[in-house]
This record gives sequence, structure tokens and C-alpha cells, in this order.
Amino acid sequence: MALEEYRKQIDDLDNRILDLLAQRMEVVKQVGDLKRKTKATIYRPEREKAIIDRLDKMNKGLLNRAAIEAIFLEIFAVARNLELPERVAYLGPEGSFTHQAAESRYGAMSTYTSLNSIEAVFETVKSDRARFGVVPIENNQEGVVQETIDLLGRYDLNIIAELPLAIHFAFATEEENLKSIKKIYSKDIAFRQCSAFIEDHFDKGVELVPVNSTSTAVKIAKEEKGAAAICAHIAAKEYDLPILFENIEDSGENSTRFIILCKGHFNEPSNNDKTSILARLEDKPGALVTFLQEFHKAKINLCKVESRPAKEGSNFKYIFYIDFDGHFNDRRVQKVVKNYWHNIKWLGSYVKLV
Ligand SMILES: C=C(O[C@@H]1C=C(C(=O)O)C=C[C@H]1O)C(=O)O
Repeated sequence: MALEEYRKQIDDLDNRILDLLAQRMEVVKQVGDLKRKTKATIYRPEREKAIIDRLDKMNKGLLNRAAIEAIFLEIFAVARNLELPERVAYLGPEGSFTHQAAESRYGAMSTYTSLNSIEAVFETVKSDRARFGVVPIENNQEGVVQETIDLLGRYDLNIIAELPLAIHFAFATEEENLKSIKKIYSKDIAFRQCSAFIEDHFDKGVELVPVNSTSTAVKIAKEEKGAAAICAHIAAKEYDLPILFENIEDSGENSTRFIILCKGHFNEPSNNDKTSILARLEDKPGALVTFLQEFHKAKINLCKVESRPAKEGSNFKYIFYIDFDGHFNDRRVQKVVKNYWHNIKWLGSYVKLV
């Protein structure tokens, strides 16, 4: 068949896809009206997961699960926006990895607010200036983001979803020749994670200048002669700084887990959930062991236990951040927590992705 004929077929199929999408959005609008009347929640991650699971199962074509997910997450994002445009606050600046994570879930049609600190994201969601907040909670090379854990204790917000993102760094500059580069701007953590690349390509004479974000690094490198930035792909694109090398990080397994925060939101069980809690246990020998043994006895898998010193004025010495498999409503989970009501703060139960 000639190219023109193939293209004709593609055009016809696109027309049908668009028509079907418009029909889908009509139904979504009705769902939106219904939800507004009943004051129900717009974002239902467990329903979105169920749709993707079902499509993945019935799929006989060329698409794999990742492709189905990429297409449908964008459709869901547009759908939610049609039900009720909802603002998403994230730890900025624009072009940060958190921005990239937020866009991967909320798509191109949502309204975003970039904020300067993790606490500002909590505060913005708390005071209803945004419906959702996206912040990092853990990097597999650097460990947990302690500020996020502490803020989860201080604010009454819920974790409604987790977002794992593979972190890749790019090397971007206006210079065409590496020899002309005198200064490299980036975040401290990025220099550490790209140390082999820097050693392999530059001598000791090059100055590594830490700045507060990789987006700032890009902005400076865009203006300054002889400068380069180590940054997120999205940041270089945003400021139109040419990328010379992609994926320059030492370890190919650098990933960050982000969480989505929301006020007063409860996800229905999805069959593959994770629950996060904060536990304040008495300062006496064996308190933590006894508590954790309850999970063991109930055959509940613990994914993470992090201890944080309790702040002054508290009767407790340590606070433990705990992730475990299962939904808070599961009978097994309820059995464990029923003797610990006073010690536990439930943070959220959400679809497990990691
Ligand atoms: C339409 C709904 O609202 C949202 C959009 C969805 C969709 O586009 O299919 C699914 C779940 C919700 O996040 C719904 O709850 O069914």
C-alpha cells in the first residue's frame, strides 16, 4: 500500500478515536455533576488503576502496559479537569523533578502552582489554595526526605497516591566544546550522583557551583558564557538550553518516590494497597519490637520503618513512620491497630506502585 493510503487509514482511525473520546468526556461530565451533588471526591486513583488493569488484561494489540498507562493517564487527567478543574501545588521551581512527577499524573490540562518549599506545599493544600500537593518523600540513593516526614506529623493531610519517578540527569550548555566550560551549576546532590561523569570529562580546573535547584542552574547556564548545568531533562527543555549528554548519573537505578497530598480524602480499597502511618510509641524497652511483632503475627508485610526524633514538648522520644502492605480497612490491619488507637496517626491508604 502507498504511504498516502496508510495515512488515510490513520486519519480515519484518529477521527473515530476523537469521536469516542468526546463521547467518553460527555459521560465523565455527568459523573462530575453527580459527584458535585453528592460532594463526592473527583480523583479516584483506585478506579483509574482498575480501568488500566482491565484494559491491560483484555488488550490483544501491540500496546504494552506502559503504553496503555501513558495514554490513559492523560485521558483521566483531562477527564478530571472536566469534572472540576483542580489546582496542583508542587515543590518547584518549574522544571524540577517534582514538577515532572506532578505532570506525569495530572497531565497537560491541569493548573499548577510552583512553590519554594515543601512546607509551602503542605500549607497551600491545608488552606485550600490547591486541591493536591506533590512533594518528594524518598530517594533510593539519599534516603528519606526528613522534612516531608516531619510535616506529615504536623499537618492533617492525607497521602492519596505515590509516584515513583526514575531520576535522570542531563548535561546542558550553550557551549559546543567541553573545553570552553569553566563552571558547572547544579544541586549538591546532583554533583554527587554524577561524579563519575564529571571526573571523566573535566579536569580539576572546572568549578562546581551548587545552587538551590537544577532549574536555577539552567537559568544561569543559559546566560553565562562558559557555563553548563546538570539538570532534569524537563528543565533544559523549558528554558531551551541544548542538552549535550543525557543520563549522566553514576547509577542507573536512581529513583525518587513522590507523594500526592490532599485534605480529607479516603481511597476505597483497590486490592493492591499500601498504608502509611505515624506511630508514637512509649519510650520504654521493647515498645517498637512489640508493636512491629503485631504486624508479623498478622502476616502484614512492612515496607518501611523510619524513626524520627519527636520534637520538644512531646512525651514521646521517637516517632516512627511506617509503610505496610494493605488498606487501613482490611480486617487484618484493623486487628493490629485496634490496641494502638492513641499511638497512631493514619496518613493514607493508596494504590501500591513501588
Ligand atoms: C470519571 C470518574 O472520575 C475520575 C476520572 C476517571 C476516568 O476518566 O475514568 C476515573 C476516576 C476518577 O479519577 C470516576 O470516578 O468514574
